[in-house]
Amino acid sequence: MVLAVDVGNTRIKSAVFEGNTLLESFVFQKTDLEKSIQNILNKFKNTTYLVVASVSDVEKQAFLSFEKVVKIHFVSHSDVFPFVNCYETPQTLGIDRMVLAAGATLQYPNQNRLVIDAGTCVTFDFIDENNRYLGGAISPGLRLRYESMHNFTAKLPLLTLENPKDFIGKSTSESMHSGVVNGLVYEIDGFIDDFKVQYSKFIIILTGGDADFLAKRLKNTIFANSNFLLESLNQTFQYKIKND
Ligand SMILES: Nc1ncnc2c1ncn2[C@@H]1O[C@H](COP(=O)(O)OP(=O)(O)O)[C@@H](O)[C@H]1O
Ligand SMILES: CC(C)(COP(=O)(O)O)[C@@H](O)C(=O)NCCC(=O)O
Ligand SMILES: [K+]
Repeated sequence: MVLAVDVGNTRIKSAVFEGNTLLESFVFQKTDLEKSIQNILNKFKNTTYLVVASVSDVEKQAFLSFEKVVKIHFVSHSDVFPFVNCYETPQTLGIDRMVLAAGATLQYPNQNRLVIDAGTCVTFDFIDENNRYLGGAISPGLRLRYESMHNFTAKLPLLTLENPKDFIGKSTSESMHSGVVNGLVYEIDGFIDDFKVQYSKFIIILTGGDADFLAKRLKNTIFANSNFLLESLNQTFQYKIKND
């Protein structure tokens, strides 16, 4: 069994896999890391590997106490990946984006793929049918948009995510909900439309904490898979074991 752990900038997501089957998934805060991992390992005693992909400042140290019971692998830029990395600064490419690109490459062979991860930031990643990772885009995620408008203005309140009533906001809060939610929906649909101009066919994978909320609002029909990063992490690790 593999315990896959995705350390994002907002939360930690993890799941236990038996082969390719996800047995159970968990979400927790960084402050609960050690306690939560311990609980998972107590429940799934046959776990042999702990595989970590982190884009956050959580220290490796926090995991090392588990070395007595499991083998630990921290996914890094020097691992083997199933795609050719064409990013001009490969060493600064987020590990989460590399894992997503690997998962898309392995799960959807021989086709163009666009991966959208709506987390703290929204990331767009494109891997073409020749398995070349081309790059994409990074922009603020939904919660970050609400927080930054509040933090960098004098008059805007801190709101929590809400469905906009209409695209025409008739109050401060309605205007902010429309700007944040409709703005991101237009952005995602706009990017997809731009890709459609250059690539006649590609599959789209939408994941991240806001994937379900966004999927039903997009003009383009996209099915969200909130577990795509964890599934990809498990697959990236299996690929590494086979190809190292
Ligand atoms: N309980 C929650 N705590 C924080 N964010 C949440 C929660 N539930 C949903 N979200 C949404 O998830 C987004 C963060 O996604 P997530 O995938 O957890 O980020 P990351 O991978 O960067 O840690 C936020 O924009 C927020 O709107
Ligand atoms: C863009 C990100 C902050 C996204 O992180 P997340 O929203 O998943 O927490 C992360 O992938 C990152 O730190 N990337 C490094 C820069 C790059 O990918 O080019
Ligand atoms: K992201």
